[in-house]
Amino acid sequence: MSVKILDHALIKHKLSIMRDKNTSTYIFKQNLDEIAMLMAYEVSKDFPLKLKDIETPVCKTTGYEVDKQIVLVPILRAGIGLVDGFRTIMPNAKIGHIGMYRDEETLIPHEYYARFPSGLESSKVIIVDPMLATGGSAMDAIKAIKDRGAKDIMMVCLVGAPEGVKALQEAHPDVDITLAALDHHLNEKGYIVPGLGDAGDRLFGTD
Ligand SMILES: O=P(O)(O)OC[C@H]1O[C@H](OP(=O)(O)OP(=O)(O)O)[C@H](O)[C@@H]1O
Ligand SMILES: O=c1cc[nH]c(=O)[nH]1
Ligand SMILES: [Mg+2]
Repeated sequence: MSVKILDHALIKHKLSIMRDKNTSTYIFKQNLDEIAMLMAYEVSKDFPLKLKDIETPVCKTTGYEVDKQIVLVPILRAGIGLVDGFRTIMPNAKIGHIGMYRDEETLIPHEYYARFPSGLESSKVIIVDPMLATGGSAMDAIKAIKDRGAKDIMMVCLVGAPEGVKALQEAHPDVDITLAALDHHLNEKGYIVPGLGDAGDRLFGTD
Protein backbone atom coordinates (compact mmCIF):
# COMPACT_ATOMS: atom_id res chain seq x y z
CA MET A 1 0.00 0.00 0.00
CA SER A 2 1.35 3.46 -0.82
CA VAL A 3 0.22 7.03 -1.21
CA LYS A 4 2.28 8.93 -3.74
CA ILE A 5 1.96 12.66 -4.33
CA LEU A 6 3.58 13.59 -7.61
CA ASP A 7 6.13 16.32 -7.16
CA HIS A 8 6.42 17.86 -10.60
CA ALA A 9 6.74 21.50 -11.62
CA LEU A 10 4.50 21.19 -14.69
CA ILE A 11 1.77 19.43 -12.71
CA LYS A 12 1.87 22.19 -10.08
CA HIS A 13 1.69 24.86 -12.79
CA LYS A 14 -1.18 23.26 -14.69
CA LEU A 15 -3.14 22.36 -11.54
CA SER A 16 -2.94 25.99 -10.41
CA ILE A 17 -4.57 27.03 -13.70
CA MET A 18 -7.34 24.49 -13.05
CA ARG A 19 -7.87 25.71 -9.49
CA ASP A 20 -8.43 29.32 -10.66
CA LYS A 21 -12.19 29.96 -10.60
CA ASN A 22 -11.85 32.21 -13.67
CA THR A 23 -10.45 29.39 -15.84
CA SER A 24 -12.88 28.48 -18.65
CA THR A 25 -14.27 24.98 -19.24
CA TYR A 26 -12.09 24.69 -22.34
CA ILE A 27 -8.83 25.60 -20.60
CA PHE A 28 -9.81 23.47 -17.59
CA LYS A 29 -10.11 20.38 -19.84
CA GLN A 30 -6.93 21.22 -21.75
CA ASN A 31 -4.89 21.32 -18.54
CA LEU A 32 -6.61 18.18 -17.22
CA ASP A 33 -5.60 16.36 -20.43
CA GLU A 34 -2.00 17.46 -19.99
CA ILE A 35 -1.85 16.51 -16.29
CA ALA A 36 -3.49 13.15 -17.07
CA MET A 37 -0.70 12.39 -19.56
CA LEU A 38 1.96 13.29 -16.98
CA MET A 39 0.23 11.16 -14.32
CA ALA A 40 -0.15 8.25 -16.74
CA TYR A 41 3.57 8.43 -17.47
CA GLU A 42 4.39 8.34 -13.76
CA VAL A 43 2.04 5.52 -12.70
CA SER A 44 3.07 3.29 -15.60
CA LYS A 45 6.81 3.34 -15.00
CA ASP A 46 6.88 -0.03 -13.20
CA PHE A 47 4.38 -1.87 -15.41
CA PRO A 48 5.48 -5.50 -15.97
CA LEU A 49 7.33 -6.10 -19.23
CA LYS A 50 8.08 -9.19 -21.28
CA LEU A 51 10.89 -9.63 -23.73
CA LYS A 52 10.06 -9.57 -27.43
CA ASP A 53 12.16 -10.45 -30.46
CA ILE A 54 12.27 -7.52 -32.89
CA GLU A 55 14.30 -6.56 -35.92
CA THR A 56 15.59 -3.02 -36.30
CA PRO A 57 16.74 -1.79 -39.73
CA VAL A 58 20.23 -2.80 -38.52
CA CYS A 59 19.89 -6.19 -36.78
CA LYS A 60 17.78 -8.58 -34.75
CA THR A 61 17.52 -7.67 -31.08
CA THR A 62 15.34 -8.06 -28.02
CA GLY A 63 12.75 -5.41 -27.17
CA TYR A 64 9.98 -5.13 -24.62
CA GLU A 65 6.22 -5.27 -24.47
CA VAL A 66 3.92 -4.38 -21.57
CA ASP A 67 2.87 -7.74 -20.16
CA LYS A 68 -0.48 -6.90 -18.58
CA GLN A 69 -3.87 -5.82 -19.89
CA ILE A 70 -4.58 -2.33 -18.58
CA VAL A 71 -8.17 -1.43 -17.76
CA LEU A 72 -8.89 2.24 -17.15
CA VAL A 73 -12.02 2.96 -15.10
CA PRO A 74 -13.25 6.55 -14.86
CA ILE A 75 -15.75 7.29 -12.09
CA LEU A 76 -18.48 9.17 -13.97
CA ARG A 77 -18.94 11.96 -14.53
CA ALA A 78 -15.78 13.84 -13.66
CA GLY A 79 -13.46 10.85 -14.13
CA ILE A 80 -14.20 10.96 -17.86
CA GLY A 81 -11.99 14.04 -17.97
CA LEU A 82 -8.89 11.95 -17.26
CA VAL A 83 -9.52 9.32 -19.93
CA ASP A 84 -8.19 11.14 -23.01
CA GLY A 85 -4.80 11.86 -21.43
CA PHE A 86 -4.38 8.30 -20.14
CA ARG A 87 -5.41 6.79 -23.49
CA THR A 88 -2.85 8.92 -25.29
CA ILE A 89 -0.12 7.27 -23.22
CA MET A 90 -1.76 3.81 -22.97
CA PRO A 91 -3.49 3.27 -26.33
CA ASN A 92 -4.11 -0.44 -25.66
CA ALA A 93 -6.01 0.16 -22.43
CA LYS A 94 -9.56 -1.13 -22.26
CA ILE A 95 -12.09 1.16 -20.62
CA GLY A 96 -14.66 0.31 -17.94
CA HIS A 97 -17.18 2.80 -16.58
CA ILE A 98 -18.74 3.26 -13.18
CA GLY A 99 -21.25 6.02 -12.54
CA MET A 100 -21.41 7.46 -9.01
CA TYR A 101 -22.96 10.63 -7.69
CA ARG A 102 -22.56 11.98 -4.21
CA ASP A 103 -25.73 13.05 -2.40
CA GLU A 104 -25.10 16.74 -1.70
CA GLU A 105 -26.65 16.58 1.78
CA THR A 106 -25.44 13.25 3.15
CA LEU A 107 -22.26 12.98 0.96
CA ILE A 108 -23.15 9.30 0.50
CA PRO A 109 -22.27 8.02 -3.00
CA HIS A 110 -24.83 6.24 -5.17
CA GLU A 111 -23.90 3.94 -8.05
CA TYR A 112 -26.03 4.42 -11.19
CA TYR A 113 -24.06 2.67 -13.91
CA ALA A 114 -21.41 -0.04 -14.25
CA ARG A 115 -19.93 -1.74 -17.29
CA PHE A 116 -16.54 -3.40 -17.46
CA PRO A 117 -14.51 -5.33 -20.02
CA SER A 118 -13.98 -9.04 -19.36
CA GLY A 119 -10.75 -10.31 -17.83
CA LEU A 120 -10.67 -7.98 -14.80
CA GLU A 121 -9.16 -10.80 -12.70
CA SER A 122 -5.90 -10.74 -14.67
CA SER A 123 -5.81 -7.01 -15.55
CA LYS A 124 -4.19 -4.01 -13.95
CA VAL A 125 -7.11 -1.70 -13.18
CA ILE A 126 -6.49 2.05 -12.93
CA ILE A 127 -9.46 3.93 -11.44
CA VAL A 128 -9.41 7.64 -12.24
CA ASP A 129 -11.34 10.50 -10.69
CA PRO A 130 -10.18 14.12 -10.31
CA MET A 131 -11.41 14.38 -6.70
CA LEU A 132 -10.89 12.20 -3.59
CA ALA A 133 -12.92 14.03 -0.93
CA THR A 134 -14.54 11.84 1.76
CA GLY A 135 -13.30 8.83 -0.24
CA GLY A 136 -16.80 7.36 -0.37
CA SER A 137 -17.10 7.26 -4.16
CA ALA A 138 -13.64 5.73 -4.59
CA MET A 139 -14.24 3.12 -1.86
CA ASP A 140 -17.54 1.99 -3.40
CA ALA A 141 -16.07 1.96 -6.93
CA ILE A 142 -13.16 -0.20 -5.74
CA LYS A 143 -15.54 -2.60 -4.01
CA ALA A 144 -17.67 -2.90 -7.16
CA ILE A 145 -14.56 -3.69 -9.21
CA LYS A 146 -13.19 -6.18 -6.65
CA ASP A 147 -16.60 -7.88 -6.57
CA ARG A 148 -16.11 -8.54 -10.31
CA GLY A 149 -12.78 -10.25 -9.72
CA ALA A 150 -10.13 -7.51 -10.00
CA LYS A 151 -7.10 -8.01 -7.76
CA ASP A 152 -4.57 -5.48 -9.04
CA ILE A 153 -6.07 -2.00 -8.61
CA MET A 154 -4.60 1.50 -8.36
CA MET A 155 -6.45 4.75 -7.67
CA VAL A 156 -5.34 7.92 -9.45
CA CYS A 157 -6.80 11.29 -8.46
CA LEU A 158 -5.85 14.86 -9.16
CA VAL A 159 -6.65 16.36 -5.77
CA GLY A 160 -7.10 14.46 -2.51
CA ALA A 161 -8.16 15.46 0.99
CA PRO A 162 -6.41 13.86 3.99
CA GLU A 163 -9.79 12.57 5.21
CA GLY A 164 -10.42 10.68 1.95
CA VAL A 165 -6.90 9.29 1.73
CA LYS A 166 -7.15 7.90 5.29
CA ALA A 167 -10.58 6.38 4.73
CA LEU A 168 -9.52 4.79 1.46
CA GLN A 169 -6.32 3.36 2.95
CA GLU A 170 -8.30 1.81 5.80
CA ALA A 171 -10.99 0.35 3.53
CA HIS A 172 -8.67 -0.90 0.76
CA PRO A 173 -5.10 -1.17 2.08
CA ASP A 174 -4.05 -3.14 -1.02
CA VAL A 175 -4.82 -0.25 -3.40
CA ASP A 176 -2.02 2.22 -4.14
CA ILE A 177 -3.11 5.85 -4.37
CA THR A 178 -1.47 8.46 -6.60
CA LEU A 179 -2.37 12.15 -6.33
CA ALA A 180 -1.22 15.28 -8.12
CA ALA A 181 -1.81 17.20 -4.88
CA LEU A 182 -2.80 16.53 -1.28
CA ASP A 183 -4.92 19.46 -0.15
CA HIS A 184 -5.67 20.80 3.30
CA HIS A 185 -9.07 19.59 4.45
CA LEU A 186 -12.77 19.19 3.61
CA ASN A 187 -15.16 22.04 4.34
CA GLU A 188 -18.57 21.65 5.97
CA LYS A 189 -20.13 20.88 2.56
CA GLY A 190 -17.62 18.14 1.81
CA TYR A 191 -15.63 20.19 -0.72
CA ILE A 192 -11.87 19.95 -0.81
CA VAL A 193 -10.07 23.11 0.43
CA PRO A 194 -8.51 24.81 -1.48
CA GLY A 195 -9.55 22.29 -4.15
CA LEU A 196 -10.96 23.36 -7.49
CA GLY A 197 -14.71 23.29 -6.80
CA ASP A 198 -17.02 20.70 -8.32
CA ALA A 199 -14.85 18.96 -10.89
CA GLY A 200 -17.81 17.62 -12.90
CA ASP A 201 -19.44 21.03 -13.14
CA ARG A 202 -16.20 22.74 -14.12
CA LEU A 203 -15.46 20.08 -16.72
CA PHE A 204 -18.89 19.99 -18.32
CA GLY A 205 -20.11 23.56 -17.75
CA THR A 206 -23.01 22.54 -15.49
CA ASP A 207 -23.85 24.17 -12.15
O1 LIG B 1 -14.74 11.36 -2.19
P1 LIG B 1 -16.19 11.73 -2.29
O2 LIG B 1 -16.68 12.47 -1.08
O3 LIG B 1 -17.07 10.58 -2.64
O4 LIG B 1 -16.28 12.83 -3.44
C1 LIG B 1 -15.63 12.68 -4.66
C2 LIG B 1 -16.61 12.49 -5.77
O5 LIG B 1 -17.36 13.70 -5.99
C3 LIG B 1 -17.31 14.04 -7.37
O6 LIG B 1 -18.32 13.43 -8.09
P2 LIG B 1 -19.84 13.94 -8.00
O7 LIG B 1 -20.60 13.18 -6.96
O8 LIG B 1 -19.85 15.43 -7.86
O9 LIG B 1 -20.43 13.50 -9.39
P3 LIG B 1 -20.13 14.12 -10.84
O10 LIG B 1 -18.78 13.61 -11.23
O11 LIG B 1 -21.22 13.60 -11.67
O12 LIG B 1 -20.16 15.61 -10.71
C4 LIG B 1 -15.95 13.52 -7.77
O13 LIG B 1 -15.79 13.43 -9.16
C5 LIG B 1 -15.86 12.21 -7.05
O14 LIG B 1 -16.43 11.12 -7.77
O1 LIG C 1 -14.20 19.42 -3.78
C1 LIG C 1 -14.85 18.50 -4.30
C2 LIG C 1 -15.33 17.40 -3.54
C3 LIG C 1 -16.02 16.43 -4.18
N1 LIG C 1 -16.27 16.53 -5.50
C4 LIG C 1 -15.83 17.58 -6.23
O2 LIG C 1 -16.06 17.63 -7.44
N2 LIG C 1 -15.13 18.53 -5.61
MG1 LIG D 1 -19.86 16.72 -9.26
